[in-house]
Amino acid sequence: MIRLGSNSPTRALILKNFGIDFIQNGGDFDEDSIKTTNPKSFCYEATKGKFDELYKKYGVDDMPLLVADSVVTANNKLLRKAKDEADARAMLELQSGNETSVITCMIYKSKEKELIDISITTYEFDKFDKEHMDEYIKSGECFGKAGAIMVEGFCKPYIKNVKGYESTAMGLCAQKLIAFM
Ligand SMILES: Nc1nc2c(ncn2[C@H]2C[C@H](O)[C@@H](COP(=O)(O)OP(=O)(O)OP(=O)(O)O)O2)c(=O)[nH]1
Repeated sequence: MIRLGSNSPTRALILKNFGIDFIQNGGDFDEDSIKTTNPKSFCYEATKGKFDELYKKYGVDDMPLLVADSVVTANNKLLRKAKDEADARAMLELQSGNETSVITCMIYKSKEKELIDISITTYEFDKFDKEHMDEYIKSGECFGKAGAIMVEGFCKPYIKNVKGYESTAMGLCAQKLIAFM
């Protein structure tokens, strides 16, 4: 059993799909406190901030702690979660017909060992269909997700090429976690 230090329904789904038993306790780390706009540095600092908060609160004596953060980058821009429909549209238009990378950092710590991992999955997307994109934005599914994308949902039909794990792109590199645990 591990503690998933996250509010993310997607991260919970990933652990469930990979058969990892967990309880879920999210934190309140303020990612707006991070100054860097370098995507990888931002992702690491967010993960470290989440870890420090939850390690202080729960420790790892009763079970290992897992936290993570994901950001998206396209044209070297840092894309976090969309604030509103206009933000989501701008993020999606930037990624339409473009190359997009999802960077996921995770920290796993048990009494015996610790993993800090930064994994990247890169997609080459076809141009997004405008009507489909409008529907997706209106559905609200674009919110709460880095870069406003859903690689297993909205983006799936547009994937021309992918390098890396889908789990990484969804928020937790499960394959590396399982290999390490
Ligand atoms: N379903 C889905 N979710 C995605 C995808 N890409 C990223 N996400 C989700 C995973 C995370 O919940 C969210 C990225 O935001 P954060 O890493 O800040 O995590 P979040 O604030 O959701 O939860 P946490 O900080 O762990 O409590 O986006 C995707 O392609 N599909």
